[in-house]
Amino acid sequence: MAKLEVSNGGNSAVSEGKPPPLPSPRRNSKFLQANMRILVTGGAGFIGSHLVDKLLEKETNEVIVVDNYFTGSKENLKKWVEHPRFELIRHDVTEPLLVEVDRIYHLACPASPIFYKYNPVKTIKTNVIGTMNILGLAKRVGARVLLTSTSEVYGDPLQHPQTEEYWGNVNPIGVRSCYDEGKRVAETLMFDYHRQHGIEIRIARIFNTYGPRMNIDDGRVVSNFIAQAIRGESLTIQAPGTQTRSFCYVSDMVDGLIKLMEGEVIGPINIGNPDEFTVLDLAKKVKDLMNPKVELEIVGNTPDDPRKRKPDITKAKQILGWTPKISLLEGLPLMEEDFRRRIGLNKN
Ligand SMILES: O=c1ccn([C@@H]2O[C@H](COP(=O)(O)OP(=O)(O)O[C@H]3OC[C@@H](O)[C@H](O)[C@H]3O)[C@@H](O)[C@H]2O)c(=O)[nH]1
Repeated sequence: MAKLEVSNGGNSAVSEGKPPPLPSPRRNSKFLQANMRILVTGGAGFIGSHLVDKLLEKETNEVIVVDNYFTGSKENLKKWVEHPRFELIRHDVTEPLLVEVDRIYHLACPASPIFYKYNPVKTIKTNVIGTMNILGLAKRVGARVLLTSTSEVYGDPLQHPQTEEYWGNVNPIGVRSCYDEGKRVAETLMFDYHRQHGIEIRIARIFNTYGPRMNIDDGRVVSNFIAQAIRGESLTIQAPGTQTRSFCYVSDMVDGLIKLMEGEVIGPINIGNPDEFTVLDLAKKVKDLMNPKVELEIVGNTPDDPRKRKPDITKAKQILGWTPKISLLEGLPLMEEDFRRRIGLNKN
């Protein structure tokens, strides 16, 4: 049984929880090695669709995606649509779902601040009711479930870099709370279902991630800067520009999620690239690489914007044997290529 890592203020307790619900008898079939059936909620989204690509590379995996297409798109999965080991369901996780699966990657939730703030009540319902529905499903079918939580559970952190033991500095009534408090409750539900019902859980705390297939008008900083550089518009640096983030390329993120799911440790575990940049540094890099003619423009910001963020990934390295491989300077051109193709402009 998996080890239980508990963030209890510094001591990493290891204990044995209640035994998990029995998996489907298919898993123990003597004569036929059944395929692994994997559900990916939010699988039509940016990280979700890359995860699906990776999972389907393995011939013994079958993947079911559920997505409500609020931010995800069928376009991201078009190469799999007719594939015999793939199934796509339009479904909103705030409604119950019954599918026979062995693994659940629970990603469903808008992740860009402008999208999760658009309908904050829906965002918190997705995190709370959606996660309860997914845990109920895991209990019913004996599946292991991985939640993609977020670095936003650390809020505007007073500890730097952030370790998993840090409890965070989060405003419960701010405009970001629907997302960061929502994900905190989702983590609580995961642990309560684990302790009370023995559900096999994994929790990843995802730090800022970028790469091809981000929505062009997603609103997050890397996609905004690249789209602006390609369109010849000013790069909008939200004041003061000295705030920091640490950017992880999407293929590294997906590798980390799969390692966590198939490993022995519950987490929570930070998955992110610890190379830290100010927003101003990032703007200068994008300008130099993609369009030296564009201006850098300082624009307004919201008061709740975290001033710094960088993961401590000691646990991911030691426990999962995971370390990010793609640097920002390697990843930005890969994303630029995808954005130029989709925006429909050539470099010159
Ligand atoms: O055009 C822009 C957009 C954003 N920014 C700044 O860039 C920084 C990063 O902003 P983003 O919107 O990309 O992402 P945030 O770090 O605020 O939130 C993200 O955190 C981690 C994940 O869970 C989510 O993807 C998302 O909530 C912020 O300081 C923001 O003010 C700009 O300077 N210009």
